[in-house]
Formats: sequence, C-alpha cells, structure tokens
Amino acid sequence: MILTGPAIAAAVQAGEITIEPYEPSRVSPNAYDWRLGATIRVCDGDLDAATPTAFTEQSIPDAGFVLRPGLLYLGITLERTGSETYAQLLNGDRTTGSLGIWVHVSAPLGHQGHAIRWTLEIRAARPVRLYPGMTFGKLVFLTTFGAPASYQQRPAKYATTEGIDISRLYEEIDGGTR
Ligand SMILES: O=c1ccn([C@H]2C[C@H](O)[C@@H](COP(=O)(O)OP(=O)(O)OP(=O)(O)O)O2)c(=O)[nH]1
Repeated sequence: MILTGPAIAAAVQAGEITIEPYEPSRVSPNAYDWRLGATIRVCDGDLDAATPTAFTEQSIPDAGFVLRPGLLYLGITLERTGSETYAQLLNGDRTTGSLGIWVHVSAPLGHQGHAIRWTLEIRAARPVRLYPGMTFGKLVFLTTFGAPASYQQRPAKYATTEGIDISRLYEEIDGGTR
C-alpha cells in the first residue's frame, strides 16, 4: 500500500522515514516532491557493461545546464532518503515528463534499509535546460509484506556507495560470472 502524504509526514516525525533536507510543503497527497542535486556526470561515449563507464563531472550552475538527446547523464537527488520500515519508488512527475525528461532509465526501487542520495540516470527527448534544486519528481513510500529485510544485510552492489555511482556490473563480469 502506498503511504498518504499525512502518513509520510507522520513517519518522518516518528523517525521511520529519513528525508534530508525535509520540507513539509513538499509532501503531496501520495508522495514527496524531491529535487535535483547540483552535480551531474556526462556519459557521452559508448557503454560496455564489462567496463567502468567513462564520464566527466561538473556542477550544475545557477544559470542552468542543457541536456542533449542521445547522451546519458548521471545525476543525484538533492535529498537523502530511506527507511528501514518502508520501500520507496522514485519517479519523475508530470512536470518533468512534459519537458521530455526521464529521471531514471528503468530503476525506481529503493530497498528497505538503504538511505541514500539516489543516482539518477537522466535522458532528454529534446534539448532542455535544468537548474540545481529544481523539483524533479515524486518519491512514494510503500508498506511491505513478509519478514523484514534490509538492503544492508545482503551482498549488495551499492550498499556502501551514496550518491552518483556508475554501473558496477563490470565487477561481476570481471569476477567471472559472464
Ligand atoms: O536509479 C536508481 C535505482 C536505485 N538506486 C538505489 C536504491 C536501491 O536501494 C539501490 C539498489 O537498486 P537496485 O536493486 O535496482 O540495484 P541492482 O543493480 O539490482 O543492485 P543490487 O544487486 O545491489 O540490488 O540503489 C539508485 O540510487 N538509483
């Protein structure tokens, strides 16, 4: 089940949900309106799952940064979010979608026990200018069913990373699982 906005606010108050920084005005009926952080990595070369992705990293200036179609950008959420109690789904919203922006490629799930600033895999349908701290999407929280589980209690690729990270699949492929 999805948490309502009042339930999100109450869970933040109770310490069951981490949202840092937290602004009560960003709670919407069924989500929290999260923002784009100020750092972006530009990946403009060919990609290979067996090789670390090459990138250049820069700050997004106050005057904005133009995304170009055909490139992959790795961004970061402004907020650090997580919960031991609830699972999360991070997505864009109508406003960013209407600008032709994908805020991630195919990875919306945030596991219980993983409090992070999320890596975003950003693409653009048309050239579009982004600004640091702009509202970028909706984060929903879900109740879970079954025995409690935590991302930290399993061999997890991204358990020790927080913030922008390239794909770590190359570690598994180098490890001989190909
Ligand atoms: O776009 C995304 C998607 C997920 N996450 C975080 C939240 C999640 O808790 C963690 C792992 O996500 P996922 O399970 O999708 O990654 P994986 O590639 O399957 O790695 P693992 O094998 O460690 O689960 O990474 C991001 O930062 N950005």
